[in-house]
Amino acid sequence: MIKTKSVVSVHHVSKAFGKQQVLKDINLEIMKGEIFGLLGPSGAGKTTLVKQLIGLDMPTSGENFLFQKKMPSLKLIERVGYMAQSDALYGELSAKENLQFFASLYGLKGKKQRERIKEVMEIVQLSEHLNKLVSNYSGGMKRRLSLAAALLHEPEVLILDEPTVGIDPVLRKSIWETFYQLKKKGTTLIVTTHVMDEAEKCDRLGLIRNGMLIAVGSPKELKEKTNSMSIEEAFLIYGGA
Ligand SMILES: Nc1ncnc2c1ncn2[C@@H]1O[C@H](COP(=O)(O)OP(=O)(O)OP(=O)(O)O)[C@@H](O)[C@H]1O
Repeated sequence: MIKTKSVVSVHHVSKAFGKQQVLKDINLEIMKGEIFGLLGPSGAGKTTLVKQLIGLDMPTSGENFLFQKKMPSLKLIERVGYMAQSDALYGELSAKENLQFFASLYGLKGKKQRERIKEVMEIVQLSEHLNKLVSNYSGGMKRRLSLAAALLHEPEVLILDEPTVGIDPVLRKSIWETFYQLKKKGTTLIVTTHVMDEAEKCDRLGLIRNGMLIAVGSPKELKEKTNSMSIEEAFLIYGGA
């Protein structure tokens, strides 16, 4: 049964690529307005899972629901912002032109489009680089521009695949402040990470290892239940170490 305030519901989802079983019987509920972190080592299945949540990929068995509707559903795409792990930006265009392109895909036009571009560039602190070609951006700047693009249409759910990779600690802090602001407005955020201190910032975490969700809870709960001092230690204990 799907809980009434669930934004995301994952029911017995498994995924195989050929003979490789990448997700194994995942069950998960993510509630409105929470920052949910998917924490796991490289190759654990985080990207495969988040792609399914927005209908970019299909499970081999099981079902994914978004806003109580079975995925994939094209109608729901406008309510979701997705920042992929690799930046989907056009290097030969300026940041402004990139954002204009993404804004028009979401049907943002004229004054509203100009306002949103200005706002999201302020959020990611790139306003002074608006007219610069993206090919001249650093890796961290590209990540921030990708985040800006995902924010343009003020989505109700924001799915961020390793959003702060390559971003320095000062900016990382300010990006997390942005996440908290969005949460306050009721946005649901799903963030994949393998950085432990970032995991601590989430309301709840799903620990994923070898395609299995080995534990779900707040960072505090996960540490208390395993009698651990850190999330890293809790992860190792849940993983059977
Ligand atoms: N399209 C695909 N075809 C075949 N195998 C795939 C495909 N996509 C992912 N995989 C495999 O699935 C496993 C999980 O990959 P996934 O990208 O979901 O992990 P991840 O936890 O996001 O890792 P990372 O933190 O490195 O991004 C890996 O072994 C990967 O090689």
